[in-house]
Parts: sequence; structure tokens; C-alpha cells
Amino acid sequence: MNLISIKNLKKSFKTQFIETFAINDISFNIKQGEFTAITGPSGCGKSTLLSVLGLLEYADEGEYHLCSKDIIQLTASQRAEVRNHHIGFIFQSFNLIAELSTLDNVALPLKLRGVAKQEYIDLAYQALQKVGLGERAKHFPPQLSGGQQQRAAIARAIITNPDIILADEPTGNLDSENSKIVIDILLQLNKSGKTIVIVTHDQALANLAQKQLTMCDGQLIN
Ligand SMILES: Nc1ncnc2c1ncn2[C@@H]1O[C@H](COP(=O)(O)OP(=O)(O)OP(=O)(O)O)[C@@H](O)[C@H]1O
Repeated sequence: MNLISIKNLKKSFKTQFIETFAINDISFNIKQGEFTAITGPSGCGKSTLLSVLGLLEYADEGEYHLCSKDIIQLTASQRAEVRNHHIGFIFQSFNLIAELSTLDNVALPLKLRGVAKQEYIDLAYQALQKVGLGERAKHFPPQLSGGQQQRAAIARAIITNPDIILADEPTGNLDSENSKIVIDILLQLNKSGKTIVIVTHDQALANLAQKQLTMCDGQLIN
């Protein structure tokens, strides 16, 4: 079953003097349970594509079906709802909130859903334990190493049990040892059935994926 279906997708950025076609007529499908890597040179549109898939950016043209739902037609609040229920996002720079404890960061997507306090605390502990961070629940992000922060970000991404995890250069800010830990967690999540799409410059990481989408100048070249 196709979890994601993209057809003739386009997105450009207009500044005063220039229009950049970041995504220029792209079509592809991603099946449930697939591990897909998006690769390509700097500036070819990888992050823009992931942001459109994650409903952080709007496409200009084309079709996007997620879980058979037509995403393009949705209002902003419907998109937020889809994001909260179906998508977990992992960023290169972790994007944890420094003023919240690790536990509260991880619990945030459930708080936004209105889940009861004891339930979100229990689930956040479970998610932290899954990524080997149970002992760090009360620490604040600045008190964690980069690798630990990314594992907390993964716990935040999986706490809602999303259909799909989108990761933009998830190992980009990590040393090789922490990269390996994060990659192993992503592979484990994929093994347990999660659909994963990563953007990466790391060809060794891309080679672990079942499918590679290679971009160049806003287009797919494979
Ligand atoms: N907000 C924006 N305003 C104007 N142009 C943008 C904006 N975001 C991206 N672009 C342009 O769109 C193109 C694609 O950018 P994108 O960040 O998607 O590339 P990328 O492949 O992820 O690059 P990198 O590997 O360096 O992160 C680039 O030419 C970039 O300059």
C-alpha cells in the first residue's frame, strides 16, 4: 500500500530578483514500511521536499496523498492535525526546547493533543527508554550531549506512534559513534514496521535504505 503518493509536485521560492525552482515536477510513491533515503548535491531541493512531505511547507502545484488523504486541499489547522497524528519529524539541529525538561519535550506532541498528564508522562518515559535515555528524563536539553539530544528528538518523534518518520540529516551534527547509535535506532524502528524517509549527504547511510531518491536541480534523477 502506498503511504505517500506524490505527483507532479512543484515548489519555487521567489525573491525580488530571482525565482528558484526547489522542487520541479517530482512524482514518486512510498510504500508502508519502506525506508527511503533522499540524496543529492547541496541546494538540489532535498530539505524543501522533506518539508513539503512533513506539511511544514506548502507545494505550489501537484498532488500529495498521505494515507490516501488529499493533503493539498487541507486548511492550515487540518494540516496541523495530520502532522500531529501521522508524522514524526527529526531535524539535524534536534530542535528541542531548552526551557523544557527532556521528558516535557518528548511529551509535547501528546500535550498538544490534550492527553491526560499521567498518561503523557508514562508514555514519554517509555519513549525515552526505547532510545536508551530513561535516566536523562529530568535533564534539560543543554545538559545533554548532541547524540543524547538527537535520541530525545527521536523519542519525541515516535511518542505519537506516527505512520511516518521524516528525518532531515539526522546524523549531520553527530560524530561517528553517535551517528551509529541514531542510525541503529532508525533501522530498529523501520524493522518494527515504521515508514522512514531521511535526507542525507552520507552515502553509507543512504545505502542502508531500501530505496534511494536522488535529486538534482529540483528533479529526481532515478
Ligand atoms: N526560504 C527560501 N527562500 C528562497 N530560496 C530558498 C528557500 N529555501 C530554499 N531555497 C532555495 O531552494 C533550493 C533548494 O534548497 P534546499 O534547502 O531544499 O536544498 P538541499 O538539497 O536540502 O540543500 P542542502 O543539502 O545544502 O541542505 C536552494 O537553491 C535554496 O537556495
